[in-house]
Amino acid sequence: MEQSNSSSKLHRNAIQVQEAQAIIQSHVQLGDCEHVDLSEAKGRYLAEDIMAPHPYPHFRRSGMDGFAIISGDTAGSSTENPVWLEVVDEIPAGSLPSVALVPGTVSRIMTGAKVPDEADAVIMFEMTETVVNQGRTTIQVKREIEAGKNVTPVGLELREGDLILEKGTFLSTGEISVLATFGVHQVSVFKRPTVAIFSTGSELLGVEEAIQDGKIRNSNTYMLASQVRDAGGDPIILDAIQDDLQIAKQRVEEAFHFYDIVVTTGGVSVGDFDIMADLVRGDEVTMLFNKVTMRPGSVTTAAVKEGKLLFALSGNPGACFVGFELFVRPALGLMQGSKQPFLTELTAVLGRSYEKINNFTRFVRGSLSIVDAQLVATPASLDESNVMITIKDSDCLIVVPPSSGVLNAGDKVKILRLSGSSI
Ligand SMILES: Nc1nc2c(c(=O)[nH]1)N[C@H]1C(S)=C(S)[C@@H](COP(=O)(O)OP(=O)(O)OC[C@H]3O[C@@H](n4cnc5c(N)ncnc54)[C@H](O)[C@@H]3O)O[C@H]1N2
Ligand code: MOO
Ligand SMILES: [Mg+2]
Repeated sequence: MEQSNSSSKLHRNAIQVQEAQAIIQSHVQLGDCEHVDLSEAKGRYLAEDIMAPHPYPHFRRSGMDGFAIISGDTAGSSTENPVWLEVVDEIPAGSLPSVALVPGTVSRIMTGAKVPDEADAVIMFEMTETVVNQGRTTIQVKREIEAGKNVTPVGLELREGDLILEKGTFLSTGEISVLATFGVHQVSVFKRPTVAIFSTGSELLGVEEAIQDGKIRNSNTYMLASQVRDAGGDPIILDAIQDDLQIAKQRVEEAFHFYDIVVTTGGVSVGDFDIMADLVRGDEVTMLFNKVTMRPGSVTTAAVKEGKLLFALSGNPGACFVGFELFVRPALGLMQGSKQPFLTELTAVLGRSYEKINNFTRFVRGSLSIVDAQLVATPASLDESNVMITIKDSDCLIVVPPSSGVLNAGDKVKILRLSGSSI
């Protein structure tokens, strides 16, 4: 078995998080497009600009069940002095008016139906009284109705040619509704990047296996697969790589052939079996960085091969999680044309003091709440790189720069909101 030479791993040039993100950004290649049915488009990124092919609404539409009227006919009408108007037509939604109105006449009309050209208002059914006498239907109106009442004008929501959705827009409920409205039943979206996920380490058991002394279950792979899915990618969990450099090289090489991105977890530090640290120094890939001034995840490493990215994330669950959120998530977003690939940055006040002093910027797991109309971020009680349990309780990362010293409750802090956050 080929082991790694730990002395070569000691020489690492740590770069800032933003610098590392910029490097990734400059190497990301925009993915291919595909057409999907609108019903499958939720959560995808639009690959084309969508312009309104017609105004919306494209006909003058009644907002109520009632009567289409010429508003001038109601001038001066009141309880004491009501007007009587003759009903000459009935217009269900989906039908067109069949009679041209003249003063003194109205059309029965349903919600969503086209208002006759001669009418300029719709009076609600409940505001009228209908009388049928010798085959003639009339309505009594006891108040003045202003022009435009209950009529939605053409183009109220959108005018023809308006840019409705820009390429790169994340398709969610509102966007799907727009696309359906304009008849886009098949939509061009960016393909989901395929992401090969490898764990490394001989201590790992499958999740279905019974625990054994000195071994742990491979939880990072499932965590990463979930993060990949959440970022719009298609995770492919591959068999764990044992601590053997040659085999690792071969497995990563194969993965590059079949998938768009390779993500590994573990084996990037200075341990004798930390093979990923050596793999990225070899000729097979071009290393982009192998140390970032952050905690957790200082050992986060990235490399590129023929335009495809390799992320070698830490094995420690907390560091693996943060490494994905800061680097892999944005890469997946950019591959899908996202305009906002990075975690949303907000300002919050600290819910509890944070006293750990760091040489590197620390991304502390935290939970968000709103107290007295203020966003409050409370650091997790256990936040070590090797702690897994508080990942589930966190909806933000609190950014603690090395210069900040002790932070007190109530201090303003920068936070990065995690995607599952309900705030
Ligand atoms: N002498 C030093 N030792 C360490 C340093 C250092 O600077 N000098 N850095 C520490 C820090 S910080 C981190 S983070 C870790 C990084 O470790 P690796 O990325 O090399 O990961 P491993 O050694 O493979 O494992 C670390 C830890 O994580 C567990 N692990 C690994 N894979 C998984 C998985 N798929 N699911 C769940 N848990 C996993 C593994 O068992 C170890 O406990 O290095 C420190 N050491
Ligand atoms: O730097 Mo280690 O990478 O998580 O804390
Ligand atoms: Mg290690």
